Amino acid sequence: MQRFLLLYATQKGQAKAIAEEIEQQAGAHGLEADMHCMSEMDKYNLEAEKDPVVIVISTTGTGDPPDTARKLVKKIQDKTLPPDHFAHLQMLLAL
Ligand SMILES: Cc1cc2nc3c(=O)[nH]c(=O)nc-3n(C[C@H](O)[C@H](O)[C@H](O)COP(=O)(O)O)c2cc1C
Repeated sequence: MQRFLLLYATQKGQAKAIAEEIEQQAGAHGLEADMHCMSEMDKYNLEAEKDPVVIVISTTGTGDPPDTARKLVKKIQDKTLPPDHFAHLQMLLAL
């Protein structure tokens, strides 16, 4: 079964509901969604990820990421990382 990593970050639940719908639909199409809240950073490893990554994230506050996304957003925005640090990832971002 083709696996993909499905990450979501939500403030009020909508992004999680959408991720759960994607998980269900994927299962019905023979795909396995490995779904995690973005804050569960011990459960996934983007540096080592080989399968496609789907991210469902909502905008909150004044264009801010949800609280559960802050750690990963900070990590991605780390200017000390080489520009190609995440270049291996096949990503789809859903807002
Ligand atoms: C382009 C765009 C920008 C948005 N910006 C904000 C924002 O700055 N603050 C906010 O509270 N909601 C904003 N929203 C609305 C939330 O993203 C929307 O209510 C979303 O369903 C909340 O998701 P959640 O339940 O996963 O937190 C925006 C929506 C869109 C489409």
